[in-house]
Amino acid sequence: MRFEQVQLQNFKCYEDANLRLDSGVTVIHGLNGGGKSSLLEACFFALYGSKALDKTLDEIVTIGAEETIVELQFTHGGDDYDIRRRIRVNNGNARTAECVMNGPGGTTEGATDVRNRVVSMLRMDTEAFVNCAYVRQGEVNKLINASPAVRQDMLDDLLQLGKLETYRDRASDARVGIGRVRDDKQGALSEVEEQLAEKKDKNLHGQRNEIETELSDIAEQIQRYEKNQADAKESQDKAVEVIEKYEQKREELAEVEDSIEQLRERIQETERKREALADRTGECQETLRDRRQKRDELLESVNIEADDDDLDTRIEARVESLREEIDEVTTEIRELSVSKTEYDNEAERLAAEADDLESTAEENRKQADELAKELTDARERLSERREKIDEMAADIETKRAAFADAPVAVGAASEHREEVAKELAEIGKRRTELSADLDNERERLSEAESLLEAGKCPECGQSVEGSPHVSDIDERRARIEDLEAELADIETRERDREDDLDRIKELESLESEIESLESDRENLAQILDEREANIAEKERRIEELRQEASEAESDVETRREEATEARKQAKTYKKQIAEYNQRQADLKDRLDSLETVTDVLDEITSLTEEQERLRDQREDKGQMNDERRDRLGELRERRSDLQAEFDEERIKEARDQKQKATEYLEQVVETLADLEEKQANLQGKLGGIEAEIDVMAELRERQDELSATVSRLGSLYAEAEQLEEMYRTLRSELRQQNIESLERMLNETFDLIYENDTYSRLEIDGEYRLTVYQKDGAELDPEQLSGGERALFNLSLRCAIYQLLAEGIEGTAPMPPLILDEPTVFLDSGHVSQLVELINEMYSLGVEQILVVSHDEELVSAADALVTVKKDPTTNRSTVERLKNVDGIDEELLATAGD
Ligand SMILES: Nc1ncnc2c1ncn2[C@@H]1O[C@H](COP(=O)(O)OP(=O)(O)OP(=O)(O)O)[C@@H](O)[C@H]1O
Ligand SMILES: [Zn+2]
Repeated sequence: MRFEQVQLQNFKCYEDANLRLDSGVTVIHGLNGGGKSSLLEACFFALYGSKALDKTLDEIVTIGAEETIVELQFTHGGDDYDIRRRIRVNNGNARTAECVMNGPGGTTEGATDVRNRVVSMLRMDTEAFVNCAYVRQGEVNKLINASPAVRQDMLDDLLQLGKLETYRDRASDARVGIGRVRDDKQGALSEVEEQLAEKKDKNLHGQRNEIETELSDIAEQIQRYEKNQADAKESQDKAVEVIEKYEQKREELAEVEDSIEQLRERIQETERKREALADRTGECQETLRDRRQKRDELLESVNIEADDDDLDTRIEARVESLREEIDEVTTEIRELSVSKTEYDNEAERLAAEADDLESTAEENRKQADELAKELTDARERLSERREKIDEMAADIETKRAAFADAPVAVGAASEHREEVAKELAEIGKRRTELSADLDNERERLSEAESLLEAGKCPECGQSVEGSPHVSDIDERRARIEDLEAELADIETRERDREDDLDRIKELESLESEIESLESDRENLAQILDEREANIAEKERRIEELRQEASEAESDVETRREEATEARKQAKTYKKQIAEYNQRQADLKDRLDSLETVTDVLDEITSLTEEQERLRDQREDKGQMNDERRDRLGELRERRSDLQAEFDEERIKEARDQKQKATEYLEQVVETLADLEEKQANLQGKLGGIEAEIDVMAELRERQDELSATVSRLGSLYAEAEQLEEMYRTLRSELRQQNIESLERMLNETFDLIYENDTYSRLEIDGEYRLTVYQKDGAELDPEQLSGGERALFNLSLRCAIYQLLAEGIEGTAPMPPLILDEPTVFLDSGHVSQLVELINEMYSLGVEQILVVSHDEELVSAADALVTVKKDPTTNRSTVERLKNVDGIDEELLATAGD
């Protein structure tokens, strides 16, 4: 097998890397942390997926990236294969999004299926690969440290001895299975045998015969009792028949006696009713006599012959004529009443009229008197008013006279007062001006006089001498005098005017008094005129009222006379009405009598009818009783017949017979029940025994079958045992062969690379335990070796395994690339040369491809190809570079490499 090419995207420190690999030895080198181990891991991961990782999938995804792709192309047995895995990170979880393997066998998809295909192709699982082909950094001793059992499993698997173990296991499983079935069957067989023995002990057939004899005995007894039972039943039935007949007769006799009693009672009852009917007939007779007498009396009172001949018709005619007469009288009374009422009303009306007229006259006179009195008062008040008007006129004249010597006429005072007031205001203003001027002049003068007294000019304050202003003082004094004169004059005028104003104000008030007096006088005069007209009207009215009163008084007389006349008429009618009423009452009495007669006649008829009916009823009942008496006779005869038929002796006999039979029947039922119970019990037992006999037969059959099966299973078990043993021997034989070869090869290889001769030989025993022997014969555990020795031992062991694989397996040996990550760590330089030799040896053994991570110069120079890994310190991303020609290796590059 050979890796051809590995391509990485976002795998750990690689962003995008592509490395082609050749056969032969490839050394990968570079600085620490550059990504060398990661390259090898990528190849391992491509083959085995997540199983190849120590941790989880996300450790391989470049930090911060979403997706990692790893692709590996390789050849195996001359065919090309490739595997592609794509890992996606989602929400911090990485999972395989794609996993495809292509090759001659077709395409396989899915992580599990791809891994299974790789495992079966390489005949190595992850663990085996790590143990055999891939020596991871620091794990050089893994194989030595593993326990012998693990080592054994691994080596057996590699050499395909595992299969034999599987076959042996299967044979063992089959043997155990068969053994279990055989034991089960054996158990079942013993159980059946036990049951059979038990059954035999019971003597089932003897028991069956005994029960059968007993059963036939019981059947005979039952038959006998049943016959006796039938006889007893018959005798009981007969007795019962006799008793029933006797009972029937007794019942009939009781019924007959009952009927006789009832019939007698009914006859008596009916007789009582007949007597009552006879009594009632007598009563009717009495009443009839009474009613006939009454009828005769009434007829006599209305003068009708008591002759039966068409009495009804005659009475009817009389009633008719009486009714007519009553109607006539009633009409007459009604008419008379109407007339009477009319006169009564007339009289009343007239009297009322007379009263009305009388009161009207009285009222009128009273009103006239009152008016006359009012009139006197009014006249008096009128003359008083006239005097008042005269007084007013005189007053007005007096007031007008005051204007005679006044400056204004009546009515002009207001206007004049305004003129005077205006003049007075102007005078006032002038006076104020004058007195202000005067004060002014006087002040100037006194100022000038005091300046002059001080010898200074009063005008300019200069020295008096030669001042042009001194002469002015005199002028000023003259002007003051003028002003004083004018002021006195104007003050006099002002006083006069003020007096005028006072007088005019007085006139003004007089003027308004005159005005109001005149209007009062006019009003009063008008009122008086109206009053006078009123007085005339009243006088006329009084005259009228008195006239009307005397007219009414004369009418009153006439009305009273007429009323008396009307009352007289009404009285006459009343008398006539009384007469008619009397007549009407007489007629009604007669009509009543006639109606009573009709009633009495009806009564007589109904009484006669009733009498007849009563007689009929009485007769019917008599006849009915006659019939009943006949029936009574018959019943009495039947009674004596029945009484004669009874035979007490016979009945007693029948009763005894019945009792005996009944007692016997009760007994026999019990006996029979006992017998039947016994019978049922025995039959149950018999059934049980027969069932057991059947079971016994079945058990015998089963016993035969089971013993046949058990012996067959026994021989099968022996065969399986043999098979298992065969696989075991085969494997241990084969393993022994392998171990021998492996031990030989290990010794050869170890001798080759370990130049020291401290150790005589290495040993691998049947359980793959490893032992190292020193020259002096002492034994050592490989773990006790030094670090370097252990590394060499381990490499030798791996090499030996590879050799064994190459020789020992038919067909295509898996031979995966040998991958060594830092194998030189524990080796001194001499041994590195031996390692190189070992690698060459491996190559010649058929390991096509060897990948080594190392810094060792010797190893580098022995390489067929060199791969340089570099990491960009700024991006932390690594790149790989493959140098085709090892001879051209840059010396400087080698110098910087150092781990
Ligand atoms: N998921 C990841 N994303 C990015 N970088 C990673 C991731 N996992 C590991 N690395 C880095 O990848 C680098 C490669 O480590 P690796 O073990 O391959 O280096 P090396 O060359 O074998 O070193 P040494 O010579 O010390 O063994 C390390 O520096 C590590 O920090
Ligand atoms: Zn490393």
